[in-house]
Amino acid sequence: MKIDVLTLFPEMFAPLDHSIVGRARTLGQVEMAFTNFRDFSTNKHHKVDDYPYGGGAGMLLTPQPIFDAFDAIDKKRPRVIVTTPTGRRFDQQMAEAWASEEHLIFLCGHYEGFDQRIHDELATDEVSIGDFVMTGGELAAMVMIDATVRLIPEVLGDQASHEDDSFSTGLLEYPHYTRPAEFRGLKVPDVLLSGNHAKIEAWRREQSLLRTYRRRPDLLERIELSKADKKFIES
Ligand SMILES: O[C@H]1NC=Nc2ccccc21
Repeated sequence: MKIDVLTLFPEMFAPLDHSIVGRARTLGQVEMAFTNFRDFSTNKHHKVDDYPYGGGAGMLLTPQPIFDAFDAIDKKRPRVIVTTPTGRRFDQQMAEAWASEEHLIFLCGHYEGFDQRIHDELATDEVSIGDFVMTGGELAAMVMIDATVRLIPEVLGDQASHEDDSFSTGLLEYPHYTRPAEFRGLKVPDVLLSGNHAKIEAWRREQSLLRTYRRRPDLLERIELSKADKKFIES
């Protein structure tokens, strides 16, 4: 997969040089390139923003630098994602869809956002990471890139590590424990030490249901619950 990022702050993406995304880039499982669209401004002061028509606070990113930077990218039928508070909410299903794409281009907004012609002509997707407003789209793009790249089949390797992900089952993930079996008097639930895989699986499903019921009941409305699930929740 190739990921292009158009941004005024390429240096903000340093975190993606590390850990799992960094290793995927080193191994060539994903290729990333960063374009500072200020470099494409034809304005003598390299301006990239201007006052909004119709008045109002703040500045808008002008179309010329972004369109020219976009034109300069060697495109392979890309999905073009504009990060914006006015977008659809990013979720695991989007990450899963994007993970099988050949080419992603992220357009990161700043100031008060983009001139609408950038949205209308260049974007295939307008996506937000939540109902809050940040100073710009770079952190949002990094969040989306991280969640997407980890789903590229060869990146994490152990396929099972996706199957129990929160949200991939539609529920929040169950609690996890590792050695020691007791730490400062805090014990690992006996069922996890029992070696009885059927009981362990049942316990994990119940814990996922319980955690989801308590923290994100909205998610329960979206999935098909078995009779056993419903019985447990109502108990
Ligand atoms: O992804 C969005 N979520 C919240 N705030 C934002 C601010 C600028 C760009 C993008 C976003």
